[in-house]
Amino acid sequence: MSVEYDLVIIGGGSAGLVAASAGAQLKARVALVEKHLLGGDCLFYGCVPSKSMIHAAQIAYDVKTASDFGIHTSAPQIDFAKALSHVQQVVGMIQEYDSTERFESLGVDVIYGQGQFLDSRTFEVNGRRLSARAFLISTGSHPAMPPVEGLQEAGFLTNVQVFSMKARPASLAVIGAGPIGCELGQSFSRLGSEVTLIASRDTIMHREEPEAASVVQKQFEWEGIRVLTNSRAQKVQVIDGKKHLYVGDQVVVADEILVATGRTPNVGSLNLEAAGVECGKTGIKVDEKLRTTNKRIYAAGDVIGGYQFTHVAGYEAAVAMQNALIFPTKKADYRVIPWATFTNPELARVGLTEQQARDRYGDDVYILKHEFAEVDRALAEAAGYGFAKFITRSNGEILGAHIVGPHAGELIHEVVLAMSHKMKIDTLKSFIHIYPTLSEINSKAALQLTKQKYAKNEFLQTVLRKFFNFRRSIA
Ligand SMILES: Cc1cc2nc3c(=O)[nH]c(=O)nc-3n(C[C@H](O)[C@H](O)[C@H](O)COP(=O)(O)OP(=O)(O)OC[C@H]3O[C@@H](n4cnc5c(N)ncnc54)[C@H](O)[C@@H]3O)c2cc1C
Ligand SMILES: NC(=O)c1ccc[n+]([C@@H]2O[C@H](COP(=O)([O-])OP(=O)(O)OC[C@H]3O[C@@H](n4cnc5c(N)ncnc54)[C@H](O)[C@@H]3O)[C@@H](O)[C@H]2O)c1
Repeated sequence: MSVEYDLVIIGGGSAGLVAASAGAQLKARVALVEKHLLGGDCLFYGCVPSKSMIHAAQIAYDVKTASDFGIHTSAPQIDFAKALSHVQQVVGMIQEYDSTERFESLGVDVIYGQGQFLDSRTFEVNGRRLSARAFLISTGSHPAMPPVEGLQEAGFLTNVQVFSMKARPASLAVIGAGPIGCELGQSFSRLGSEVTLIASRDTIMHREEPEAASVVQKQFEWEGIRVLTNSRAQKVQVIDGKKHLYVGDQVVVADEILVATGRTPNVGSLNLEAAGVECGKTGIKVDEKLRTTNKRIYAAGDVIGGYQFTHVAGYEAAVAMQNALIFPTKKADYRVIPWATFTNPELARVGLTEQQARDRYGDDVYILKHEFAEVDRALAEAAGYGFAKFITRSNGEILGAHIVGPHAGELIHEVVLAMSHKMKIDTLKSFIHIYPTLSEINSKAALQLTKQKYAKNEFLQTVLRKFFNFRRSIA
């Protein structure tokens, strides 16, 4: 039986676009089904608008703190609509690169519509039946809704609405202190909203190294963000036009509520049962080659749960696309997955936390830490807070790295490179870093292993002492 396509991709976001462009360039016949616009959450409601808003908010903060450097201005007048028009401008610029025309020019059949599987080999969209040797599901995720009584009736915002708001809310309650709540909470605060951040655990960003997350939390509190830890929103009531959010025994009164409590996979309309594709609560079930329970159907990106980042979606799409089009031999390798949360200070991570490393390697764990307060460039830029913390074994194997401070999301890549190529921590101090740069923190932290091991090695210290005594005695 012949089929129309080599690969039909459902969902044209971070994962789907990588697979479509690479597949078409390999000369496979590829169709891409998208229900909205090419680009996905990352472009319209995620990474791109949030980072653009963070930039506008950083400028507001810099103006507000300019007098610390002897530059006196009046308090910034914030035109919220204009700040968000910068956000939409950036989205527009990047959208051009993700245009239908570009993908069609690569040879991809772009089909707009929301379809469903009819059986294990056929997907129907707009009444058209698409048959293929393989399918890739890359439909992403949407905001998960917490069980908060009265929330639907009171009304709320998610990452889908915030970037097209026309007016700044005077006050904002943010439910959830993960990366979305933290990045957007700080941005709204810097753009003039009074923000309360509701964190379910004892620190914000609970997946991060606790001492790194606490540096960000201190900065939030110093900037005037109210952080409620170990707290869960339970109920909302609208009283006199204001939203009253009941959080334990406290009541947070706000004009708007932003919900940022995790993600749910977009699978509802796909009729996965007809195709024999199993889906759990966090996403579609896949094996290490990213095949679903139907071996002809692959899945990648947020829809499979796991690491929900654009760079991971792109990586998974490349793995799935190769397996679907060539031979199904490639396994997804999650050994070295970096990420960063773009708060100010930024927090970047790769590999294990200290606790995870100790649970796995017991006493064979070294903690190498260097503060930005001891990095000259950070001091020059008034950013001498935070640290780099590397976790290694005594043989120098790098188990994890956590950087909290200026440009952490850029600085972490030296460690990522070393870990990816199984290089030891010594590699980071084996080459000359430019002075004065923030990157010096990497070589300085790496040097700690040598220093710590030397401090423990009394035999070597005695030998060296005797050696120099001898040299002086015969000089
Ligand atoms: C506020 C926010 C900030 C973020 N910031 C970052 C960041 O800084 N860095 C980072 O790495 N990640 C970030 N992320 C995460 C990142 O956006 C996602 O991990 C990434 O978009 C996942 O890509 P994807 O291809 O799986 O899904 P998406 O990019 O969302 O693409 C899914 C596509 O499928 C389409 N679709 C859905 N259902 C159907 C259907 N039934 N039929 C056809 N098409 C369908 C959708 O319209 C969409 O175009 C952020 C997320 C949010 C919400
Ligand atoms: N810079 C980045 O790379 C970036 C930025 C934003 C989002 N993202 C991606 O998007 C994903 C989703 O982000 P997120 O922040 O929505 O989710 P998250 O799962 O990381 O954090 C949500 C938090 O909300 C808490 N929560 C749940 N119900 C609650 C309640 N009733 N009251 C208070 N807290 C409650 C959860 O315990 C959790 O700590 C992330 O996992 C990440 O992969 C990445």
